[in-house]
Amino acid sequence: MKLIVGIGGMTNGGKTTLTNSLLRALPNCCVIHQDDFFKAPLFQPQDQIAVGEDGFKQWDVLESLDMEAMLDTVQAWLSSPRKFARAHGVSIQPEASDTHILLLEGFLLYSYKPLVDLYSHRYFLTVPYEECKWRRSTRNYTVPDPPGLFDGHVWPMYQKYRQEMETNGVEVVYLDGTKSREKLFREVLEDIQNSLLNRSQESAPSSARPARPQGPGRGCGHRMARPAASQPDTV
Ligand SMILES: Nc1ncnc2c1ncn2[C@@H]1O[C@H](COP(=O)(O)OP(=O)(O)O)[C@@H](O)[C@H]1O
Ligand SMILES: O=C(O)c1ccc[n+]([C@@H]2O[C@H](COP(=O)([O-])O)[C@@H](O)[C@H]2O)c1
Ligand SMILES: [Mg+2]
Repeated sequence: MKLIVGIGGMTNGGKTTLTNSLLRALPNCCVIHQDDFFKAPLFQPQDQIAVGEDGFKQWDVLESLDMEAMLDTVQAWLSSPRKFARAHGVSIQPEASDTHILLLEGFLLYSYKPLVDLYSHRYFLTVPYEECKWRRSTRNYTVPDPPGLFDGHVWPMYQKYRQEMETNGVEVVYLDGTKSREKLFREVLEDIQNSLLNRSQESAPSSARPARPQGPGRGCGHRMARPAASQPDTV
């Protein structure tokens, strides 16, 4: 069984933090970070990143990322998750050797069409504007933010891509990034574990399947819904 889990959402929503915790907890789990596909890798000229009408280098647009290369990496995992795991130093757990999980983590995961339908789960972390701006001001990126980047480029691009995602009807599970790290981790871990359990029961012979419990789903899977206007994160 192969599961591709997207940990997406806004910059500084807590994606990398949550992903790192999940990576340690889930069996046979590999990760691909979208940030590794910026077209201006560390120590190379940055001239592939255009300067926009807003006067800023356009880091927060899809074109600044080599999404074809990211897709190729996902395809490599899909064609042989064992080989991929081995190449990335992930050892296969014998008791779960048929389960393979790939975490995709990044701020524009659901805006690149060839990837959108590959996810088994699409999570989307958000925090309010002020919290996002404050967290961002404490970060040290490989290329430091010039003054005014957050309000002039980062936030408007976040709003634009999120709006597009909603207009295109991409279904995501929103996560409140102001919850504690531990709470978010438990919530998502339980959700993924439940779907692993459901899938393994579905693939088992019917005589071996335990009866399904009645009532609404547990974890956060039941909140899978079309993005709604009830998710304000502006001030
Ligand atoms: N649940 C949380 N509560 C408070 N702060 C958090 C939480 N998750 C992450 N952070 C902090 O917020 C900042 C951004 O987290 P990070 O995981 O790097 O976000 P992202 O990858 O979405 O940009 C870091 O300083 C991190 O320690
Ligand atoms: O990683 C880099 O090389 C890099 C260089 C310049 C900018 N970034 C910023 O990285 C942000 C996405 O990463 P994150 O972890 O904040 O979601 C995005 O908002 C970019 O502005 C990242
Ligand atoms: Mg990150």
